[in-house]
Amino acid sequence: MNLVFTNRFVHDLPGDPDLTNERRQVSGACYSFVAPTPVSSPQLLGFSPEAAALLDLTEEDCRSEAFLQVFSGNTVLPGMQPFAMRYGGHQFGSWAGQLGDGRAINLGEVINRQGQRWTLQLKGAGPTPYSRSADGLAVLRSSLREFLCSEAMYHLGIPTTRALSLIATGEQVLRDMFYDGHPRLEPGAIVCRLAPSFVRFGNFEIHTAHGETSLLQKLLDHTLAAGFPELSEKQERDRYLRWFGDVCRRTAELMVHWMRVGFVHGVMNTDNMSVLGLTIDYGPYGWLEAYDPLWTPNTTDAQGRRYCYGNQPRIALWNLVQLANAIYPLIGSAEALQETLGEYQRTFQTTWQQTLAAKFGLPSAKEEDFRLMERMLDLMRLHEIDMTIFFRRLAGVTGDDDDNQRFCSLFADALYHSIPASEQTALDDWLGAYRRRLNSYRLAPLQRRHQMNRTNPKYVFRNYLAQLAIEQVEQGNTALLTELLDVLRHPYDDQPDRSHLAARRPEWARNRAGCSMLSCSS
Ligand SMILES: Nc1ncnc2c1ncn2[C@@H]1O[C@H](COP(=O)(O)OP(=O)(O)OP(=O)(O)O)[C@@H](O)[C@H]1O
Ligand SMILES: [Mg+2]
Repeated sequence: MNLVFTNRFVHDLPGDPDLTNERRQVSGACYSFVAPTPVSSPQLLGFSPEAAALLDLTEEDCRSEAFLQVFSGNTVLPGMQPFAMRYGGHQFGSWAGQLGDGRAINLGEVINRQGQRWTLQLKGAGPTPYSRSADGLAVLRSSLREFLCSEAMYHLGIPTTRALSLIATGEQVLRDMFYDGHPRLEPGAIVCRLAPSFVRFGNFEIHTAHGETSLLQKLLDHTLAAGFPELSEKQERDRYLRWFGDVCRRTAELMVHWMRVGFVHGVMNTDNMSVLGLTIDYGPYGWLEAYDPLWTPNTTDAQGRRYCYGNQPRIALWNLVQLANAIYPLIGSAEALQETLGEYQRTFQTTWQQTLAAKFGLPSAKEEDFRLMERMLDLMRLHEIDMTIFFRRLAGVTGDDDDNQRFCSLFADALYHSIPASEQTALDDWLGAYRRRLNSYRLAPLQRRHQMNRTNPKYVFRNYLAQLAIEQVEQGNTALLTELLDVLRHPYDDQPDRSHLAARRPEWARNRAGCSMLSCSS
């Protein structure tokens, strides 16, 4: 394995002079050096060939003993400078103080043959100075969910941190999954993640909270130089503000993507928001099945529903306000920040309207079309209609359809409940109105179907599929894990022999842990 390390984060920014691996409050530094904790008997459960290619690694490399030892944290390669980042964050709306990488360890930044740079990070590789009261480890179930979902998101075309490998450590980890006083031992695992940068909103917040303005500026200068060269080179006076505008736009685009595919992150704390607009931290996330704006997969959030599906765009804005507060000392003008925040709303609104129209296969964004679309979303919520299946099936409906199929037979696969006859009329009426709209637009059906199927995936990482794969892997069988990794590579393709993996959630999964509600315990 020939990896070339550049490690700009470490070179550009001050580290913690204390080199001991003891839990502490760190000040005056952006990170602390810390090595991964060796594990007893690592076993490779999966790897992503596409992520490996970003590091110029072949499949053979990924199956090698050296790979296993490096990405389980047992071997530190020459050139690696492992460290944990210092960051803070607002959790569930309140400032939580120092958090930091409590179980993620950055191995270093690699430059590939194309000159692209990727930071390698192990999640679950042992305690760090930021571990607080926890153990620095991760369990197999949460690591498998992170591994598969990261790559699924990438193939859906959604900005995300990537996952290179999933390795069982051979160690047991104690977790009280339901927080009910019944901890049990579970198999441990480590995911190696890749991203151009893992900097979060919370990396900036911690410096401002501690009055470390010169560090704040160093971190922002590094972020600009590393990820936004066009802003950094000219040293323009408004470059920090322009960068913030860019973060606003990227975040808005990310929210549109999540809303488009029905992804619910579950813990949108500011320490889980990437300044590159990447999806980061696959914890108690979930995929919307029956359409419901209030749905949240996170048991910890079941009461307040702060992070439910429909709230995500609003929470992203709230989080951006926290980032604006954090960089205020470098900007000095609340009006300028406020004005720039408008970029978020503008981008979200325009992009979401276009995306919604594309989901319904309607070419324009006329007022009456939006009323029609909103009406369907309302009906979907009322009648528990599977969002993913609905939109795929809708692509087959045409304006001049003379088969006049009724809604409930056409969309039977998407229904979680049978709908009483008295309530079917509203759905049939909607379908009639929709067909008339299509008719009036005279769209070529094949082209429209093709475009809709590029916007509406057939395969998403349904919660119950994740649970089935976890149960299998815990029994030593990686077949479903491998199959899911493969099918999720082409989420927009029909793949008819894989259709069972696009089916709606079976009844047994309705209230089963891991299938509908997820605990934060990971
Ligand atoms: N088992 C653990 N040991 C040590 N620290 C932990 C552990 N679990 C979570 N933390 C820390 O608690 C804070 C909030 O956790 P959260 O669940 O958002 O993140 P995470 O899933 O550990 O990691 P990431 O955001 O890097 O994906 C973070 O600082 C995180 O590092
Ligand atoms: Mg986190």
